[in-house]
Amino acid sequence: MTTALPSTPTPDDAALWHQGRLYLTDQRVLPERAEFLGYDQACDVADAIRAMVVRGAPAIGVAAAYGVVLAGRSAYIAAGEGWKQAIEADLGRLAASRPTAVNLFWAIRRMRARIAELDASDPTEALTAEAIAIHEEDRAANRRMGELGAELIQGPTEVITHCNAGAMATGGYGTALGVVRSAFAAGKIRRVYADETRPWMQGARLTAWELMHDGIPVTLQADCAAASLMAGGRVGWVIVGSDRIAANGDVANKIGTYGLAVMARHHGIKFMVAAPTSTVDMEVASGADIPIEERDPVELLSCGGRRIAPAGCEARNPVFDVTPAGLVDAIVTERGVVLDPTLEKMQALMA
Ligand SMILES: CSC[C@H]1O[C@H](OP(=O)(O)O)[C@H](O)[C@@H]1O
Repeated sequence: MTTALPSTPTPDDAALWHQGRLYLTDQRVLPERAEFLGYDQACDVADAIRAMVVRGAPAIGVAAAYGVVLAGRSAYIAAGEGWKQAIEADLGRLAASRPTAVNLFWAIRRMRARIAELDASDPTEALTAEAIAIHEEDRAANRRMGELGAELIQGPTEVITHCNAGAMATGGYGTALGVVRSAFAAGKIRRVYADETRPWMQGARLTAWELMHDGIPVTLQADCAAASLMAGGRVGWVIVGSDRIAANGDVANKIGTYGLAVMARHHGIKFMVAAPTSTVDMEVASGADIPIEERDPVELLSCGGRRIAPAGCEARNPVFDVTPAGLVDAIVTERGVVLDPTLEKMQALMA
């Protein structure tokens, strides 16, 4: 919760709760414009998640948690002591907003557990406290992951990251970029190479913005430039986030992550996934069972508002892929680090 709404969002401001209203940084217009959009209705928060106003697995979970607060308040206004029935439609809208990031469902499940404890009186205050707790716990988890991930890096080295697993993708500080921030502060990272991350350009528009804001040396590169950089011998780690980690340690993340992992293994470069345990889904046995979001092909057929393919050209636009656990050297969570992840090791982590 914030005492005053900043005039301009900083990287830590993906989602802010201020005076009973949810504010989201509109990540669609960064870095040209840094501006908040305000939300009073859960259905509009669901639309904001689907439209990627807010994106990034933990940030989606935080936004959904605040969306449940708005849903509870609206349900009580509409139905009084019948609010528990009335809230269901909005909970469904939030759950249907995007399919891959398990943090969305984790957050809704945790808010539902809080709802179950409440009586028929106005739930707004209790649900607000729970959503703020989710937000603050995510920030603290990212700080802890930053420390644990930085300890794995000998340094000084250079790293590649993909998409945006930064403060803008979380409750603050970031997961992969949280490790980058902590390792840079410890003098272990000289430079970050950020994949632009076609088609939505999270790397170019968000990761570069975050790292330049923090004074961390960053070089933007085309996604297809990562391989030759790895061959050059200066990169020590690939560090990415995740949207869902299966019970066996398979990792769903932004499209292109799997290829990075294959190339990293070929070049003897370590591959680190930083993600809070709210991203681990022990109910999914392997990556084969993780739903992969396919977004509108138009996102691929245009760039910067211009069409870049012939009219009528067919396209496919899966926005996540799965990296097998065997290609992951370390999964860094706030509870601890899993090296060479296996089902047994993930079970021990989540016990
Ligand atoms: C810290 S998890 C961020 C994760 O989410 C991104 O996907 P999207 O921008 O489509 O929400 C990407 O997979 C990042 O690694």
